[in-house]
Amino acid sequence: MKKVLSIAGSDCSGGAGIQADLKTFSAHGVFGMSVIVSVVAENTSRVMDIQDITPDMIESQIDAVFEDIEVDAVKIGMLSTQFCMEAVARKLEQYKPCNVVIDPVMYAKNGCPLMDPDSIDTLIKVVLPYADLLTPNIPEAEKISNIKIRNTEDMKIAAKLIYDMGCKNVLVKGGHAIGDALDILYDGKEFYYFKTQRINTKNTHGTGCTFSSAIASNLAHGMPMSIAVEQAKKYITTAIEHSLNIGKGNGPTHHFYDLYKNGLNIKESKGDL
Ligand SMILES: Nc1ncnc2c1ncn2[C@@H]1O[C@H](COP(=O)(O)OP(=O)(O)O)[C@@H](O)[C@H]1O
Ligand SMILES: Cc1ncc(COP(=O)(O)OP(=O)(O)O)c(N)n1
Repeated sequence: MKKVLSIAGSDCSGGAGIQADLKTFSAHGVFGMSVIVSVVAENTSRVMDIQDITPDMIESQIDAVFEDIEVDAVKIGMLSTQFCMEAVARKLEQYKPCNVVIDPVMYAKNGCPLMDPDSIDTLIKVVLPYADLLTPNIPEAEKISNIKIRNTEDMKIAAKLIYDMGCKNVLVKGGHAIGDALDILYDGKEFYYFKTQRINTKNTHGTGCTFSSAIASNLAHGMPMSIAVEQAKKYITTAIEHSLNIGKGNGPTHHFYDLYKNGLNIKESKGDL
């Protein structure tokens, strides 16, 4: 069985963060593991409090996983401070895992900051170079590339600028745009376009976490990058279509194994299940 590690924050309401990642891993038939970087008291409407785990404890959790278990992919989500980022980067340097998908989480859907804005330079210089894939949404891509994104052409310019900062692939996600839900992958040579109709729902809590975890799972199964993204796009679209009207704010996406098995051709994966 393929084994995938999430290094991220905990969302006690279960829609985003580590909880969304582990549900996505299970739905993809991979064994999920988690290193908690921050505990977030949040729900579908708001973030109430954040408690960061100490850098030493983050490093110990990563050591505990890697000294014992072979890891086929790593998904990295919320890294709230420069100190969390440096701790994770030290361990990425030490263990050199393959298939590292980094979702540069900055804000929750309700606008609450999940990353100290002063850490952006550390994110770019210290963490980003470890990404086999970086998956910014439009506001995150604007912050990292330092340009305003108004249209598809701007998404491509931002992807190129971010690629030049040192990651191997960039996926600029269009969930925050208007019109079709278009995501653009850039691998340094070509652009790949992944487009679906926008689903008319407020229940999109955890879409970015789910999407990046689905990509990491597919990479662990042995899919090439563009296929891993294409299949994950089908997964997130179905998960949004079946999203749940839980809570008073933005409800969560829905994960279940049959959805993946029936909706996607898992045999395309070169890896074992
Ligand atoms: N209403 C929607 N309909 C269809 N796809 C969506 C919708 N909202 C987001 N997506 C898709 O969900 C994925 C996550 O994107 P996004 O919501 O931008 O990430 P984040 O949660 O990091 O802000 C992308 O594939 C995006 O295109
Ligand atoms: C603990 C935690 N991590 C990440 C997020 C952000 O999740 P994301 O999927 O990017 O989007 P929203 O859930 O904010 O819509 C989070 N909220 N909590």
